[in-house]
Amino acid sequence: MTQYLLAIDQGTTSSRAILYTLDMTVVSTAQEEFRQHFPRNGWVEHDPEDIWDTVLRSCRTVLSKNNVDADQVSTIGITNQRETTLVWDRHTGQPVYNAIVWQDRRTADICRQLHNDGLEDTCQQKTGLLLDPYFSGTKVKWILDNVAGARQKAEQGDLLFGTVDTFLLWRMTKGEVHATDATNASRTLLFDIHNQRWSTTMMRELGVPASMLPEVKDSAADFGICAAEWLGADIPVCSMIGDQQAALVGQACFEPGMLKSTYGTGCFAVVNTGTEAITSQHRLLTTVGYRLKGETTYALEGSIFMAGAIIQWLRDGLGIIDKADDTEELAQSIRHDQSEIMVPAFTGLGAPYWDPDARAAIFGMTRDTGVAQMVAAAIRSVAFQTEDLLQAMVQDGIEVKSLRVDGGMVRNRWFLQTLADLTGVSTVTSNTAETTAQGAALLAALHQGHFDSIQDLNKVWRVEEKYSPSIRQADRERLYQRWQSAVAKVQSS
Ligand SMILES: Nc1ncnc2c1ncn2[C@@H]1O[C@H](COP(=O)(O)OP(=O)(O)O)[C@@H](O)[C@H]1O
Ligand SMILES: O=P(O)(O)OC[C@H](O)CO
Repeated sequence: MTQYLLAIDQGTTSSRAILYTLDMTVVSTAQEEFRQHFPRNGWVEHDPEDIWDTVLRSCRTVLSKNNVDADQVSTIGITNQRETTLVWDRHTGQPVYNAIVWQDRRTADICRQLHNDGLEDTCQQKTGLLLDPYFSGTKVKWILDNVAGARQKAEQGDLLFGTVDTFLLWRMTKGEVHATDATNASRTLLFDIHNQRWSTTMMRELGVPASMLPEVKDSAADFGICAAEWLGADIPVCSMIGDQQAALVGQACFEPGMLKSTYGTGCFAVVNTGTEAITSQHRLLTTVGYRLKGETTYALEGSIFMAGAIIQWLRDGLGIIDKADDTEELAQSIRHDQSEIMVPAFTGLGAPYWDPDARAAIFGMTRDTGVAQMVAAAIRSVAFQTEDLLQAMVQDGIEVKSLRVDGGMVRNRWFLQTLADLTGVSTVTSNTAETTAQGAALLAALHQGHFDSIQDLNKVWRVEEKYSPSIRQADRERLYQRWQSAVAKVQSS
């Protein structure tokens, strides 16, 4: 009987299920978008039931459209949007509030207060992170402080916290298992990445009771059984890993210095630093790349909040394009030395600036500025932000030789060439569009012994396309200077 692997990729804007054969050939994909809730300026929420329903439906669809029975599925791997925070009742399984999404900025004041209390250094030393609303810890605190009765219930041990992986696992196992993996834990602001334990200091500072926190496992492990009620047969869940770390695995970045950059809603550049947790001097995040058999591989990460989301804004906010795919042709007519520079600080600036109060701007417009110029400026801004991250990495002592890229934006070849031009580094796409899901599937397969080692993925990873820098160094430097002076103008201090 043919056997399959099922990967679940629960992302910010959609849930996907990808079916693989045991040798990692993609059989088929099912995907469903779901609603984003913006209840106030800077707030972003998901309905937890939408997350669950779209995951379940995607899994059922990918099996049924290929006539695959659940008992032919050897294992499930889960990868997920990280930091997004859920709190639910241990007894009823009901969330006490919507999922607060990683993009949500409502806890900026809590972060400022913790900063004023002098917690910044402790936070960076223990968790590898910075005091920014991006991470889960202040979101949990907000829920406990603002949802009626939540704090009391949490202190009585009645509430559970989880990122999306943990919530899905809890539902799949029908409340049997409350667990996460080290990569997801490393994004919560509550996890000591050096000792690989929940940090009592951070729990105390954020007022989060230990009883709410999930068990932290390796990224490939026995996580529990997805009950037959959901897909038709009991299926073991053998991997859970945050989506950016899954892409690191899916892009076969197993050696120190290897970097992948994913361009979905946001952009996340992650570089493998081996068994050493490097503390950035340039406000990059130290994070867990993956943890296997108790051994932690660390990574440095630069996170940018707006990448493909800028294209969504052009489409849905301004209504000046019909679909994201139109942007490639529009931008092609624009030369690099044209004047518009967009700084997409719609929700502040992420790495390496971490300025939640910065706001977006477009500089250098003329009477010729039209839709094509706006589109080109939007796409270029993603490349400039990547260059910011690469420069920070170089200053932290990391040499980046090539960019392995993935995510929705890499369908745009003008973007890929612009990225190579503005960073001066070759841009490489791989033979699979779904590197994130591939990482989760590989880890689940590895755990079940279908692969001997993580290095086996090198057998399936191949270069698809390569874009080399095509502009002169002097032109690159001149353009980057214009970007930097534009950024300086939008910063809050
Ligand atoms: N041809 C394109 N050119 C530029 N951006 C694109 C293109 N196609 C999709 N995108 C952008 O890619 C993003 C979706 O990528 P995806 O990896 O699915 O995101 P996520 O995992 O964050 O939900 C959207 O923000 C969309 O605007
Ligand atoms: O869902 P994505 O692909 O936008 O990824 C979200 C990140 O994990 C947030 O840190």
